Amino acid sequence: MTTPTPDTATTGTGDSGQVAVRVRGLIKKFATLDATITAADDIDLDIPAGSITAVTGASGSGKSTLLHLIGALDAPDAGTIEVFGTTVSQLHGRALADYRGSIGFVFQRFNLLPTLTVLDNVTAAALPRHRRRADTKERAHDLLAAVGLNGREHTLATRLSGGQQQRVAIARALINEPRLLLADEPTGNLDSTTGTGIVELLFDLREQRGTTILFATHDPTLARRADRTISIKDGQLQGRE
Ligand SMILES: Nc1ncnc2c1ncn2[C@@H]1O[C@H](COP(=O)(O)OP(=O)(O)OP(=O)(O)O)[C@@H](O)[C@H]1O
Repeated sequence: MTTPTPDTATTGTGDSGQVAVRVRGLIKKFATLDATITAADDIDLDIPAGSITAVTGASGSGKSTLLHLIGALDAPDAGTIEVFGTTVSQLHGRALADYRGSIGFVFQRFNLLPTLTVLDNVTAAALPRHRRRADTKERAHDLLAAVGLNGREHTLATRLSGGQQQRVAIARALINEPRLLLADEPTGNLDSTTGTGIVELLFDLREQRGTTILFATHDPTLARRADRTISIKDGQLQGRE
């Protein structure tokens, strides 16, 4: 069997050719009552630091699985994932919790705390070591301004529109200053104009902060805006478009 060539394309916007995420031989299977599904099927992948990558594929192809494995929300059956040089699959206990906290995660359903204000939703996500910092509130204000929510800090999060709630979720994901932001269909619950605005916001954030961003999307128009697109079919990487 030949070893598949990892997807190693670099972009004009990567910070210095550094690899942010290196995936090798990644396998994840789910056993159901009547079958075993291979949701990640021997995936090899390199994501350049500072790039924005769209992950596309039909429903059930394995996009969420890949993001969850990279974010250590789930564990692989085989293979390795390195994120900025840390081998994620070897982390346990405190180190694993710290790693999860160091990654920004944005979900399709914004998952905001409904009884908290916009500002409190963002500060509540700060890791203890960040929360102790006197500037946590100030950083939350700055992030909310960066996502276009200046003046809405004291509104209850659920009073906002879907697009605004997703902006809060993005600010929340950035409070611990992650170098990697994983976004699982961040525009899935939004109309196409609002969804385009969210992707433009991701570009602005990358410009300002150099954050490496990986987002899953069903929408080919949004995917084309990314620096690069990877496509998954039945858990297998189809190559870069
Ligand atoms: N916890 C689980 N238990 C059983 N099967 C699962 C589980 N999570 C995912 N799967 C299966 O793994 C496959 C890949 O699912 P995944 O959610 O990664 O796909 P996706 O491309 O993100 O789909 P969608 O676009 O619909 O969100 C699917 O067949 C799914 O049913």
